[in-house]
Amino acid sequence: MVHNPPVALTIAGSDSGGGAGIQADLRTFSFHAVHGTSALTCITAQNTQGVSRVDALAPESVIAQIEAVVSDIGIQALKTGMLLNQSIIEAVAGYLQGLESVDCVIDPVMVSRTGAQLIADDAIAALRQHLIPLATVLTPNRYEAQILSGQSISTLDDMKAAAQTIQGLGANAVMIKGGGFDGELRGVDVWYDGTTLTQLTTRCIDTTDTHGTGCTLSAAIAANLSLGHSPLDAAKHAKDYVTKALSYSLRIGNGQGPVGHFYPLLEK
Ligand SMILES: Nc1ncnc2c1ncn2[C@@H]1O[C@H](COP(=O)(O)OP(=O)(O)O)[C@@H](O)[C@H]1O
Ligand SMILES: Cc1ncc(COP(=O)(O)O)c(N)n1
Repeated sequence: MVHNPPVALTIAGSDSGGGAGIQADLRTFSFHAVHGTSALTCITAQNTQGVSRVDALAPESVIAQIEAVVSDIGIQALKTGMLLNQSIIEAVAGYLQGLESVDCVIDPVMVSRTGAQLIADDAIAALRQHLIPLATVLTPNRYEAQILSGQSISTLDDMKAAAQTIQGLGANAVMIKGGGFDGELRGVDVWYDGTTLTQLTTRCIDTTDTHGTGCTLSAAIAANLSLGHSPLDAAKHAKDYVTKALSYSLRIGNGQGPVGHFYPLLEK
């Protein structure tokens, strides 16, 4: 039987522990029956306790990987994750500007759940200036949203105000993620696309094994966009996938375990 699946691309870093980064993204694509392709930006030595080393790839190497995929296989959607430094961000943004009809999910990865800084200081300005205007959907967490908006965020109203400020930077839609809150806001996300301001709420999962939630969410949005869903529907489906994966999160390692991407295999 001839099978012609949607194709998605992740432009992100490798997580040796397998919970976040490229490893989380490719697994998420697979569990949406979307063919996953990848362009590595850097290699992290990482486990459930933190990041001990980061090795960057040359910007030319990142672009060559993207070009190899785009020129032959073709993609319907992509996500960016840990882009690490200014030169990689500028090179990627320059390439993406020339791509037509590809939905871009930009996860502005800056700080990991374990508190490790995942991006150089000078890279934040490049991200804001060059990449955010290309976003079909931009997915900052609480801390990234504070940096990008310049506003402190502790309430739902703060999230809504920041979403509007950040959307004004040029993103088509912004989804501020609530995993970094305590109490009832934990797991509540806010969506703003210039017209619709809404909150996306699922049940809160009581676990500390949340490594890879942000990567998984952005990859799942890209997968759902490649399947033809609208941005808001893609975000809703993706949130559902992350919530279920969180409810099957993995108790491995001595720190924060990853979400269980393969829960559909366990549910049967
Ligand atoms: N304990 C939880 N229960 C339910 N949803 C959660 C929980 N923690 C995170 N999420 C959801 O996971 C997604 C990723 O959010 P977040 O963890 O804030 O991102 P990041 O990993 O980038 O910090 C969001 O949809 C968020 O609401
Ligand atoms: C290579 C890499 N990319 C991204 C993250 C962020 O992970 P999270 O999804 O938990 O915010 C990470 N820890 N490592």
